[in-house]
Amino acid sequence: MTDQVQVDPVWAGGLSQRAGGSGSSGDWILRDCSLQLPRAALTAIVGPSGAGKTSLMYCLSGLDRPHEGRVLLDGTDIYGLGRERRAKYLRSTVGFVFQQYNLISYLNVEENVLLPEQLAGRRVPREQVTAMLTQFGLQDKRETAASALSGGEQQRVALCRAMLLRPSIVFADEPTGALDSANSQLVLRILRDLTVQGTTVVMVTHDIDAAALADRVVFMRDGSITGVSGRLDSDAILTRMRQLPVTGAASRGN
Ligand SMILES: Nc1ncnc2c1ncn2[C@@H]1O[C@H](COP(=O)(O)OP(=O)(O)OP(=O)(O)O)[C@@H](O)[C@H]1O
Repeated sequence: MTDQVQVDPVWAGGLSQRAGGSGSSGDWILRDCSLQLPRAALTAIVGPSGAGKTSLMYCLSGLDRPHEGRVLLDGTDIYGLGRERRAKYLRSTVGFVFQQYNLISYLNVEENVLLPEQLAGRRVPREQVTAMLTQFGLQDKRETAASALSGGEQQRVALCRAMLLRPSIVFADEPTGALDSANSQLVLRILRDLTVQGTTVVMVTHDIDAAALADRVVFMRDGSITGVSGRLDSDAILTRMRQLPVTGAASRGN
């Protein structure tokens, strides 16, 4: 019999970051941030503009090495890996979705979804692509150029691309930021469905209604995590955001 050790998919300890990246001597933009997130949950990171939400997500997801601190994804210390091994590990573990979709406008839906794998010299079975396009309601758009899609469709293509290799963790930076209400609902429903299937989803959002759908809400201000809660309704999230203490993140010596 083997012991099943339950590992948090996202664990961060003592993350601090300077403007301009880990090697820079810029101002502190993240200060001693620690958190652990449960598997198969939707987490929203909220806070005022400039609070450090995107910076935290970039450090958590391997896009930006922190000046100090550690990040474990599925139990692996990602910044303890060399650059190549980290890239390989992240490719198989993490998916990314951004506000601006990052699609190539003249490529069609299928080509956009497959692009990262093609650039990496890997083939994806056609049935797998078909299954993913169907899951995201894009089966009829397979050969449509990205430039001819609505914003909601483009974001679904970006989600499909992020999920193609079934990553266990998805990081989304303002995934509904450029969408109207109906398309926001659709994208949020897809993110929720992913958690039901076992994926851990972490999103940065200004959208309080989106945050109210999250299982966990991380509150930030001035580069610090000021609180973590379970599910809250929109009013409670707004109230907690207004009550956040000012922590003076930039006060530590430079
Ligand atoms: N590369 C950089 N160089 C200089 N300053 C930076 C850099 N990246 C971020 N900052 C600063 O760090 C702070 C946090 O930025 P960040 O984008 O993480 O905040 P945010 O909470 O995501 O903001 P928003 O909600 O407006 O997107 C801001 O004051 C920002 O100007």
